[in-house]
Amino acid sequence: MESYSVHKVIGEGSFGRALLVQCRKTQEKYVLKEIQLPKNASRLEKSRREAVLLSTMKHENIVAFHEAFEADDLLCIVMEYCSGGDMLHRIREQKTKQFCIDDILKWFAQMCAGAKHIHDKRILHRDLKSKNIFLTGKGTVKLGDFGSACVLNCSKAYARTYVGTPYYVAPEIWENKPYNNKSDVWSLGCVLYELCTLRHPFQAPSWKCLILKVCRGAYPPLPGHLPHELRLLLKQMFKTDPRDRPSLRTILTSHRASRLLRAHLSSQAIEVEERGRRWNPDEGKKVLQHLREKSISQTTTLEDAELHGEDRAPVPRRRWAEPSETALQMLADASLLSSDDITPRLPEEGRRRKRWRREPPERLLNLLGKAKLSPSFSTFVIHKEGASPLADALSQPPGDDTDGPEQEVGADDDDERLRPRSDDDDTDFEEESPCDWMGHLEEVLKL
Ligand SMILES: Nc1ncnc2c1ncn2[C@@H]1O[C@H](COP(=O)(O)OP(=O)(O)OP(=O)(O)O)[C@@H](O)[C@H]1O
Repeated sequence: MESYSVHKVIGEGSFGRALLVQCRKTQEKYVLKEIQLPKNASRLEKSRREAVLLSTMKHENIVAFHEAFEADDLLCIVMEYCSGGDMLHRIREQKTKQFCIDDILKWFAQMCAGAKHIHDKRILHRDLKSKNIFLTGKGTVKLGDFGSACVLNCSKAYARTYVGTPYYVAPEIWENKPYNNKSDVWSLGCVLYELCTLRHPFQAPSWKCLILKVCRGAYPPLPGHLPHELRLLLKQMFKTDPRDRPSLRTILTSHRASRLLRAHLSSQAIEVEERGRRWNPDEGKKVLQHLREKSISQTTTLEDAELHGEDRAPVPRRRWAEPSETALQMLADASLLSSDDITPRLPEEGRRRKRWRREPPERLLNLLGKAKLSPSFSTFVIHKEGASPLADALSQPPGDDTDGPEQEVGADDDDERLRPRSDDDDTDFEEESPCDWMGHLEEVLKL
């Protein structure tokens, strides 16, 4: 920590603080995220392993990892500072003035390129939203916070991990189906819609209405002056069946909107061909073994945890030894890292297309009816059922007054030209052992 001076606390997330720091040696500014390390040994290992995973993401549209170290009971991740702030803030700054089409296409293309890079590694972001998408001083888009929901498994993060921010959550999640790469595509569709209209696509006066709107894929149409290809793309990104949504690869390479998007991308940003080898479980085991042995070494120096106040006793600090060149190389070669939580993997041959059964999210609506939810949609907080048992949640105002106009587009009422089609790319993947978050909620709520 002594390598950095702290400028200010820039925010507090569900996992800990984010600080703006400056490297004493290079004068470069960074964001340092402090994450409370779990006590449980296996979770601890997961947190470290997944932080190393973040370090393997190298793409011009992803917030760059700088270094990670442990101080006291904190995992500190130092990453690129995006001085342009987050996209939500940028959208709010516009008030009612619409973005020009070039900005929309450029930003959205860059988001897709960053997300495609993640998906190419068979990793799911799971929390794509305008607040997690950043702009550099030069106006380049960077996806941030990816994997952060996976880094920790603390119970506070649990519901959020599996539910996300309600405005951006795909229908399959409300239906307790596994999170998959197309769920990220849905969320990016929500961000695209926000860029085009400065509003959320799915808004409603209550949780119940919101969920039903999402599960019907019903949203107010995009303004007619936007390119037809973009409106078509959004319609397809909001297909209620994830199989009918285009993959990021399709969006950037063979969709009718690809040409518009690619015009705004550098050649490096699009990795058309998946490089590297496919997942090999033995390779993954070796990587993990290697990380366990080499990557995190105990340093003998005693250093001050500067951010925690001057009067605190010096604490031994474990430094991520670079995190071991060999380990990183092995990760890069493996092209996929094993993780129980976040790495969905299906052996190449055995990958089977799965069509999810469509059903109304009755279990969830029933659960919501019995739970008391925070009226805020921005954080998904569930309180234990108490004195007011009934469904405040189902009648609460959402705390956002920008509900769209009455007329809506249903993703499933396309004309012939827009008829749903399955994505041809065999790139679909999902969480392998998805967590039954609804069951967990039922348990917590003693329903
Ligand atoms: N790389 C970055 N560059 C600039 N600002 C950042 C960066 N990463 C995070 N921030 C800002 O720091 C603040 C805290 O971010 P953090 O990701 O810790 O939490 P959050 O996104 O507010 O909440 P949560 O992660 O729980 O959804 C936010 O205002 C965010 O915009």
